[in-house]
Amino acid sequence: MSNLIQTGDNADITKERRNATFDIHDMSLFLYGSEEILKRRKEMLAFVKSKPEFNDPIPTEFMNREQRVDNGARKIVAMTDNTDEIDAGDFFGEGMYFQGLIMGRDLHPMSLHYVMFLPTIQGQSDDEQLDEWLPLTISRSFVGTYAQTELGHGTNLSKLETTATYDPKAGEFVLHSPSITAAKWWPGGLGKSANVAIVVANLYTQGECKGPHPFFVQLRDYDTHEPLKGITVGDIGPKLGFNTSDNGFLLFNNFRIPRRNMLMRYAKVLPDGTYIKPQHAKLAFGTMVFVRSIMIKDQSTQLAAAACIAKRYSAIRRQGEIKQGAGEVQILDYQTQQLRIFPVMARAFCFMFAAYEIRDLYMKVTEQLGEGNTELLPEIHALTSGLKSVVSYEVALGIEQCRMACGGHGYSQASAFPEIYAYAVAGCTYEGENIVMLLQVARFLMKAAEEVMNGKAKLADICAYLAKRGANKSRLRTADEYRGDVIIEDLEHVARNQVFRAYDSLKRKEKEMPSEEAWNKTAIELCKASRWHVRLYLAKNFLHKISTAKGAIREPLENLARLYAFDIITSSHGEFLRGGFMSEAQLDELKGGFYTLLERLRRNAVAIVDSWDFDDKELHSILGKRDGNVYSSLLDWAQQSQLNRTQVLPTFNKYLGPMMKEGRSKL
Ligand SMILES: CCCCCCCC/C=C\CCCCCCCCCCCCCCCC(=O)SCCNC(=O)CCNC(=O)[C@H](O)C(C)(C)COP(=O)(O)OP(=O)(O)OC[C@H]1O[C@@H](n2cnc3c(N)ncnc32)[C@H](O)[C@@H]1OP(=O)(O)O
Ligand SMILES: Cc1cc2nc3c(=O)[nH]c(=O)nc-3n(C[C@H](O)[C@H](O)[C@H](O)COP(=O)(O)OP(=O)(O)OC[C@H]3O[C@@H](n4cnc5c(N)ncnc54)[C@H](O)[C@@H]3O)c2cc1C
Repeated sequence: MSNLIQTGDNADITKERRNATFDIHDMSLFLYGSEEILKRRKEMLAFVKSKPEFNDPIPTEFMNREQRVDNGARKIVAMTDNTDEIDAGDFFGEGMYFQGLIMGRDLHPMSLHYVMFLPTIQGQSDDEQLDEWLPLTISRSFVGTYAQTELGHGTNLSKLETTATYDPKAGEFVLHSPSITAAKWWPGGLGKSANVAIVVANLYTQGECKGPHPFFVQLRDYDTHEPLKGITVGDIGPKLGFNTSDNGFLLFNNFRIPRRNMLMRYAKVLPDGTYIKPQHAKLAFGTMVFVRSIMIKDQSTQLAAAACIAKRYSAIRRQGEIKQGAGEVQILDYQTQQLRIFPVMARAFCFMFAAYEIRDLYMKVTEQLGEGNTELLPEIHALTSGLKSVVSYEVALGIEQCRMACGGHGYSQASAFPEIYAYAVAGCTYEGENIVMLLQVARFLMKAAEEVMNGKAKLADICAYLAKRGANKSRLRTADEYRGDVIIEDLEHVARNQVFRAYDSLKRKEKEMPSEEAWNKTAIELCKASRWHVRLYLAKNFLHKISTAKGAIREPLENLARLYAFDIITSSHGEFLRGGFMSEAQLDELKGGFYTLLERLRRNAVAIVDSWDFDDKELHSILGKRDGNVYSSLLDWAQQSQLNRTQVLPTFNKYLGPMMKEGRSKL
């Protein structure tokens, strides 16, 4: 319990750690899953700290764009020179941690190479192509990206304008961008770093369009790095975040590639132009499903980092008095502060546990696909789409809430909140805009509802609640007894009602107008149904997971899981009051229970975030420093500002000085 306490630490934060009721190592173990994982984290951290080449010459916040891109390229080469440190079998577990320690919260020139190009090569190439491209990808013989989105189209893949037209005489595809809006736009690393790409283009063969397919395309000369003839490529400029990444644009002018550059594990084009269909129409979208699944862990880690910073800072910050004359209190003692931060922490745990589940399901689906079984594809598509949307949205709101909870210092880049927010909020957009992804979940739910209505419900486990006949009154008696199954029953009730309300509304409208129009006019209710479905999944998984905890960590975990559920219910209470399912008295009881949970969590507030095992190097936040010595560090940090290199800036002599002189001379 005392392993985070060191001499010289801030007294308030030390007191917090001493007061904890559990050993943070036990909690870390529960969170990360095994001693081996914790040990490996320590080893990787020690390794990264031992290598000066992984350090930034100045804090990245003080760098301009060119310096960031340069520093990012330097570090990613140094990092990938040292990948022996990562267990290749746990690439996206250890890989994510290792990368975070070195690269920080940013993309870099090779992000897309690892996150999408490599998985696409692995997942979409046939054996012969794999033999050719995989070693080159792993050995970093080229730098790849994933170029799908266009200036005019991102979400609606069927309307991508880039064409790949097969020419059987030459045995080649001709890639072409027929308009400005056909320009590929956004791909990470495309602007200046990548020399190859997986390009997603609409395939034409024998005069017919066969929809979007992936192609391996060389973009630049391997030696000179100049763009090849027929290729126009460049950087799209600065963004809200991710400014170490050169997201790019790309246009093709009748650019030819060999037939075998189409990735042919699933769909194929034979030399004469005959098209062989894949087993499932959406297998080519597999890399997106993969990234949506790994995003959940990344997003929950960002949220936990935000909560960690906010809690540690709230433990050392003293402002105002609760009892007149008793001295200024730690701001963590204010109930309103607890309301802002504790539910965020609860969500971080909840999302992390969901990330483990989705990783396991993804692995199962991959195994089945290898055996030619596509049965689970709709389920994993719906689940990853839904989790990606709900989690990234909640994460963005939670980070912002933590930032505001830290007052003025939260607005400084020294807090790391701007960086965390800019990094995480992108997840609401990339890999499928969130609303569009929720509507994908709704398609899945409407099919399930239809099956229930037709009485032939053979539903996926995650929708089994739709076929249940639940009670029409909540069994909630006292907040203290409101746990596990009773909470789940109530969430199921609300989710089921919303799914069927959306279903009924859709069916009614379909009688009056074409089904696509009816869909659009029901879209708000459909998205609501998807959100409740996902929240239910998250809560069930959270409550189930914590029921396996043993010893002193059990109580704080139960408090967190119940806080998560109470928060959902009290902040959407209208849904629970509907039709008299809950009474106002029950709701008041629940609100009281929510406040009690905040009080109970107060004592362990700092220990709970400590258990995420963030080192200062990873957290990269002055406000969130482990030792709590925030004020002296803030002063040190500010002194590194470029503006402090000289006492008098040229702007004084150019503008402000003459202005003031003139002002004085007129008096
Ligand atoms: C060895 C060296 C070691 C080096 C070490 C390196 C270490 C580094 C390691 C690790 C680092 C890891 C860090 C991880 C950090 C986490 C991630 C952070 C980084 C992120 C980087 C950013 C990347 C961003 C990239 C992109 O954004 S790429 C572009 C993404 N674009 C989209 O997502 C587009 C969204 N649109 C769509 O998906 C589709 O168009 C649509 C909306 C789904 C609609 O499709 P369509 O029109 O075709 O279909 P519908 O008509 O709507 O539906 C028809 C039916 O098909 C079903 N469907 C649709 N999609 C799928 C699918 N994917 N799977 C299955 N089924 C699908 C749909 O449901 C319909 O079914 P039906 O039954 O109802 O008919
Ligand atoms: C940081 C970042 C990195 C990226 N990296 C890559 C990359 O490496 N490679 C790549 O190919 N792409 C990349 N992208 C692009 C990204 O995948 C797309 O921006 C994303 O898929 C959303 O598509 P869009 O921009 O076309 O949004 P749009 O679809 O135009 O969305 C705009 C609005 O329209 C709404 N809308 C659209 N369609 C519907 C519908 N059917 N029903 C209801 N509402 C709808 C959306 O909800 C949203 O509110 C990146 C984007 C970002 C921000």
